[in-house]
Amino acid sequence: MPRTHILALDQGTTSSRAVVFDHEGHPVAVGQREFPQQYPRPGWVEHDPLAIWASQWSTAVEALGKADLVAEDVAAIGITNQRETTLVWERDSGRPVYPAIVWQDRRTADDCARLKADSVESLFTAKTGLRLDPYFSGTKLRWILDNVEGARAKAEAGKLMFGTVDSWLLWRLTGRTVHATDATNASRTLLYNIHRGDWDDELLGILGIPRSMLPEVKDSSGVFGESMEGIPIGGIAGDQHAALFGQGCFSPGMAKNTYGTGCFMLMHTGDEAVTSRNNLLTTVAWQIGGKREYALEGSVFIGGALIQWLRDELQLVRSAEECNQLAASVPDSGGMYLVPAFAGLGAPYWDPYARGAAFGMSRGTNRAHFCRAALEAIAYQSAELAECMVRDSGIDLKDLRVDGGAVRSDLLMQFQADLLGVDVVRPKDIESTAAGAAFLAGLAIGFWKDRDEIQRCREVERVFSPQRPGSEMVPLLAGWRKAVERSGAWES
Ligand SMILES: Nc1ncnc2c1ncn2[C@@H]1O[C@H](COP(=O)(O)OP(=O)(O)O)[C@@H](O)[C@H]1O
Ligand SMILES: O=P(O)(O)OC[C@H](O)CO
Repeated sequence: MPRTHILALDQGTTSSRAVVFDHEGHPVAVGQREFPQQYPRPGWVEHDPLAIWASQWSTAVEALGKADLVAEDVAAIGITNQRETTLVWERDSGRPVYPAIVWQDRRTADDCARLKADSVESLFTAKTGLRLDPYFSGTKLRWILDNVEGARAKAEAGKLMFGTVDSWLLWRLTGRTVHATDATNASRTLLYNIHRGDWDDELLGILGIPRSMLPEVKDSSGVFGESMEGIPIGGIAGDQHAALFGQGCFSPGMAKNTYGTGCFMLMHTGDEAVTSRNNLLTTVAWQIGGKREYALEGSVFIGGALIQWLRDELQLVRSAEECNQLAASVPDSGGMYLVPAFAGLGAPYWDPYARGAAFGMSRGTNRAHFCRAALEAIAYQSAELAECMVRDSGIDLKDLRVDGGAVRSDLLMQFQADLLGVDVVRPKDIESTAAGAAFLAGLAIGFWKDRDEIQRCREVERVFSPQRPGSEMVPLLAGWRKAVERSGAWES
């Protein structure tokens, strides 16, 4: 019997998902399970590695069950994951030595500040494309080695393994035999030289990380090993890179933006690792056949989460849909701007001391204006990322491909197109991340022939074309910048 489907495992920050895809690239069944978030101290965020594994495994069983398939129907598994989250476990027993330290965790802020004071940031940036920020894995891994009793000695004796979430899942799926990762996940660690394509001994030396605990870095599309059920694991990529692939952004200048809790915009820059002059990150788009392609990335920490804040904290609306209805009931925000710098600002400002603020309110400002200003804030933040990308790459954006939960908002999508002055393209299947992982895995085993065949699997649901002249948008953007400036450097 031919194997007819690909199983994508999408291990996200708040939930694990499994999606079964058919040969046309259609998602035929989904399993999803949330798992607990642990906040042991302010600014700390942890996950239980075993809960990650258990939830991911059960969603795979659920999705296959819903699709009425068994393991023998699955041609390959693709893994995609929340990135940067750091795990360390014992080589022999498989026991994690500490909970997973999640990408949002800020505990290593002082460590990063000390490294900056030692003037090594430019070295890290030149080699890794990243900044010295607690966001990335390197200082989290050092924290575990320095703070978990006995960890450093065990690591130096070769008894511990480090991995991002993909490595952890791969190691478990393969019956604890394969310790590997792909180049996209490696490129988020602060330890990987994105130009040479290898762990960097100089950076490992600065952070005091023994090389023996690092996974082998492989292609994003290629067979990593077999699951215990005999299914090849054919692809691995960090979730934003998988979404770029799933959106078919295969050539320089093509870009996608994922509107989830935060917003993550990536632009493919081809074989060239473009160094940003506008505070974006340089990252590996994917590595296939030993060849790395690169992307520029901008991350906005609060995107759709702003709508959740209106709903849960302010209780202005009961649902995201109601937020959209209210926003659409007014012609504009009435001059109001909402800057969601709840956790500081990400790219291009990187201001950890900015805080949330509302500006431009008058006696007539009502909750509809709040809703509209919130949706517009998501678009303003994304528009600024796009502008930086165009300046860095020297390539004009042709269109913007979008995915993630908040793209359901037509108002947001239209405002985004008006701000950018290019089409915003919403696909039928907004699960681009899982699709990307499935495509990478399917390519590796010949389930799909090439990228052209994958491109044909993409179906557009709606294109939002700019409707307002640029001259109308320029003063609005200027107002946004003024608001951001005034919310900056609030905490000290
Ligand atoms: N109709 C909508 N309008 C605006 N935002 C929405 C809408 N529906 C969902 N969202 C937002 O989308 C986000 C969830 O998207 P999702 O891609 O599932 O996020 P993540 O993968 O980061 O958990 C939430 O922050 C939610 O507020
Ligand atoms: O799990 P998500 O979708 O919130 O994505 C998290 C990103 O990979 C963090 O860099």
